[in-house]
Amino acid sequence: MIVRDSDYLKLELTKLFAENGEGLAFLQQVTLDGLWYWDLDQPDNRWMSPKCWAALGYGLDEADHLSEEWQAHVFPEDLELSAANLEQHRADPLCPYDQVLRCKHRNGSTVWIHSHGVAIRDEQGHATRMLGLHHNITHIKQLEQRHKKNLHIIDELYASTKVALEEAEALFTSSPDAKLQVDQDGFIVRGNPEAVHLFGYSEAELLDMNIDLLVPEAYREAHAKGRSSIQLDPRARAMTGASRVIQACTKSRQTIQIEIRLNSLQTRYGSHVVATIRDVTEYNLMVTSLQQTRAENKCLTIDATTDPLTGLYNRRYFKKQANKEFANSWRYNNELSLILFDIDNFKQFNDLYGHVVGDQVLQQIGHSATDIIRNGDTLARFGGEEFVVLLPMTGLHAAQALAERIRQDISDLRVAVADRPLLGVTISAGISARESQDKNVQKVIERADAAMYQAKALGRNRIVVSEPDAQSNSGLG
Ligand SMILES: Nc1nc2c(ncn2[C@@H]2O[C@H](COP(=O)(O)OP(=O)(O)OP(=O)(O)O)[C@@H](O)[C@H]2O)c(=O)[nH]1
Repeated sequence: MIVRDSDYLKLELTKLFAENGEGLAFLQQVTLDGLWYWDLDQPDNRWMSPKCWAALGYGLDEADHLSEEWQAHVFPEDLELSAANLEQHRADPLCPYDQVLRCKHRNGSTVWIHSHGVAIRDEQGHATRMLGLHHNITHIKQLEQRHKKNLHIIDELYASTKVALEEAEALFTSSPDAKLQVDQDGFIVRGNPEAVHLFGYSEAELLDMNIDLLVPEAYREAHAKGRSSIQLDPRARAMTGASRVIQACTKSRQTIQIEIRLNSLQTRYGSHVVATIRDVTEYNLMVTSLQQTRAENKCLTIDATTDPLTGLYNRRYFKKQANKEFANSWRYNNELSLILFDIDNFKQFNDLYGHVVGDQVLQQIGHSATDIIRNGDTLARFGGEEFVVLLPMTGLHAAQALAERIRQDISDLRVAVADRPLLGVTISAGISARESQDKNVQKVIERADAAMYQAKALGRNRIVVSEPDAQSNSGLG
């Protein structure tokens, strides 16, 4: 019989086992985390090497070798699996006993033991003993758990990054504004459909085109310089020229007005800029035309309500205002008075000094009366040389005092005419108030008018009050 080279090793090992336990001691030494030997005929008896107990934090003198004692440290569900695995192995040598058991360490932590065993069988093939090894794989399991956790975190990060990327892409692509991404040399690397629409270049034409080409020639050099300064200071900002609106040119050489917002974007190819561009050409045209319309409307409103000579309200506006105030005084049962005054002998004045001087008198009377009336009163030029003052929440008595002041002030006015002594004029005024039977403001005006003509008849430069029952007059005469 040929003795192979390795056979001597086998013989040596057998000898070691045979001789007073030296082989066993050796085996215990080389097994990493424990060796166990189990009498299957007396299942309570299980010899376990000290390393088996050391893995769970116990010294040899603290632990027995009874199977149930060690098993008490194993998680019940793992113990159940282990028992089933063992039964299979006992019945069929081809099914290995190979089990991972979670055990409770003395300090409360979990210890993972990889238990691997082989049954020793008698001549009939019945398993009588089990010889097995323990391998403490706790650190592997811990790494595995950490790894799983990390994988989970990576999965979550990936998912949220994916969502963020998709959102950013959607924002870029479907933005209602034109968007162009430009590299550090000013070359367009990305453009959205709005940019294609705005500038008239196809996406392919835009890509690799220098952004300076979208700027009118006159500003191109300045734009290129501006780009470099943005690269040096990549803050988000609005891009401005002399004004907020700047000019750009399209493929068809049309100049458009745009507003631009710049955002810097760090990419793996370097620092890029994303320009968000809004075409404000039409908007600006609309704003300009709106401003013009507003200004025109303002002029029209002034024309419609104002007397051009004196700058006072005109008769039309006065009537509107008088109707409103009459309705208010009726509804809230407030007093409402009215003063109507007319320049005395103005025809004569005009004939003597001319219409130009007459016009000056009309203007000065307007200024003078404006200075006297209060906020809320309405002074208007009612006709040629006739003026009217509407006084809401004012009774006849207060209206009379106010009219007296106006009369006095106007009689003190002096108009300078070349080569002539200073000229003065007087007025006659009629005053009335709303009465309970009045259906509209016209009645109040009519009574004031009648009172004013009475003042004229009584000699002018005076005030006549239309009293509800009787009429009285005051002033000089
Ligand atoms: N300068 C000037 N005169 C005007 C204006 N509007 C009306 N008048 C003049 O005012 C005069 C009014 O004359 P009359 O109605 O006869 O009244 P009067 O001469 O003031 O006499 P009494 O009212 O009775 O005191 C006319 O000569 C008008 O031409 C105006 O805008 N400017």
